[in-house]
Amino acid sequence: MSNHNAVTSAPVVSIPAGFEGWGLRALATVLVISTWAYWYWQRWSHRRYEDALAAQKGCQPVLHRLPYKWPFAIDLLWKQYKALPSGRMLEFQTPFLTTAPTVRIDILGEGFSTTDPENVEAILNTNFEDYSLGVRRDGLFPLLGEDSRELLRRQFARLREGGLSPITSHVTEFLSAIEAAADGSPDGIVDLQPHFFEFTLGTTTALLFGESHSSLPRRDRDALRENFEYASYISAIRIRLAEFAWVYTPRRFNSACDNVRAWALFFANKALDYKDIYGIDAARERYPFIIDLWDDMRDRNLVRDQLLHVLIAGRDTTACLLSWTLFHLVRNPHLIKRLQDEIAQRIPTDAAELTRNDINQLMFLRCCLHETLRLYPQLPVNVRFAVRPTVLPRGGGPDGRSPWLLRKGHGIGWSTYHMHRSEALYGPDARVYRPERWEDGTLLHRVHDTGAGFLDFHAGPRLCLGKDFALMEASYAIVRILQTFPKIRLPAGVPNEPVGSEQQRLTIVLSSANGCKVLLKGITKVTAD
Ligand code: HEM
Repeated sequence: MSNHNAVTSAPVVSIPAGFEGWGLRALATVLVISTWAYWYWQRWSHRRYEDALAAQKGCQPVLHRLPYKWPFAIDLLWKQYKALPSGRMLEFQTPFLTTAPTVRIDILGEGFSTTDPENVEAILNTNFEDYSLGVRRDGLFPLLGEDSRELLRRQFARLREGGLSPITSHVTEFLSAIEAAADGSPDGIVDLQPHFFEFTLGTTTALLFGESHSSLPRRDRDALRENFEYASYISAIRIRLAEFAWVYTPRRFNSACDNVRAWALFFANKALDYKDIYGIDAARERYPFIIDLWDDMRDRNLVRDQLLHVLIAGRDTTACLLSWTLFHLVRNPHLIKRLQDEIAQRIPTDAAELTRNDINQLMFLRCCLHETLRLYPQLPVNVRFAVRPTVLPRGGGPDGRSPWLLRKGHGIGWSTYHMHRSEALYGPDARVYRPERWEDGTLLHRVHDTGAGFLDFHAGPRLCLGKDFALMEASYAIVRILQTFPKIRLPAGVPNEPVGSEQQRLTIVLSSANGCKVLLKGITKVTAD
């Protein structure tokens, strides 16, 4: 009875009128404050840990800071935006990025940029594990999906043992296409650049898919090329928007990415269906890249993602290498003469196909490719983010010679473009296209002794996996162009501007804004009127 009473007569907490719901609000307030306090305390103790680490390693802060006037350094962003249409964005950045080898840039938060080879060596090699790609992955994810570098590394090791067949037939197609373009042009002038992009799309798809995109009907082939180019173009903008990549996702971007991904899946399925019908050995013979990926992944979508990853890494980079090399060769006829002599000496005149061995004999050609990659590095600027506090060897203190600490989560950019044009590293003629500088091999040793002073194909564990293929492909094409069109030259009236004043197009890669215009044949056609 008494128990019953205890239950029924339990005191009821009555909430005064007007205060209903306060219990919940108080709880929410306590939660917010305690979460914030916890976060603040974590941050504070992490900062203390980082400061102690910095002191222990003798670090000093980076004191060279880019001056700015508007909050969050918006004026620096605005100046860059205004410089965009000039086609000389990287040149515009030169005075900013070379005031000191390592500078602090406070655009929308604290960030750093370096052109110091010792720092770049620490980022790419010595302290590689301390960094992630960070926001770059977000920018590219809709197009590329997941990537698995370890697996690709094995693939490329196998490729280096193979022949150059994915290149051979495409070079022939490319030569016919440029000859037809010259014949069809009223003044005989051909812009080689778009042809290089078509050529490298053909070789890279042949390498990866087992058959080139040119095996598709014309409509599909054009759709694939256009969607791929559009998706790469938008991805380049998204990468620059960093953590704000999500704000720029035009509707066509998603459909272009879907289309490219669908084509990659189409080729993967084709190879896997072939395997089911003709067996694994026949399929491996015909579609080695896809079948090897399948062996390891057993997932069609993951296979597709790897194919796209390599397609985007390999296609535009090699096209730009070719385009800039020919751009400078036609402006320097003595270099064409030297290359033609070298080719005549080293390549048997009756050689229907070139071998790796033939190409490896062409030392001066390799110097030209080095020189192009020095002045026009593909991925001219790059960025990494610290996954833990990490020390960079130089840039701290008043003279910029002390180590300094990059805090966890902070980004560091480096400009290969500006480093490769530095007089301190490459001498007073650093801004001249002069392949001879590489000839005796001492320059290469010297710049490697400074740290990562020459990044043709990057350095450290993320070194370009397609380096060998790219060099073979570019060399093969150049040899054939110079053999087939010995009179190739700069058309009259096309400017021969000094390095640095040529107009550039900066997307993920660095191409020539005005293409690569040449005359292929001895006699310019004259139109009768
Ligand atoms: C002139 C031509 C090329 C240049 C200058 C070049 C340059 C580079 C650079 C700088 C990187 C490092 C990117 C980074 O980690 O930030 C890279 C990575 C890579 N490249 Fe190349 N590349 C070229 C051609 C190729 C070709 C032809 C292929 C394949 C057919 C290829 C496949 C790759 C792959 C798979 C990676 C690894 C990407 C990663 O680990 O995320 N590259 N390349």
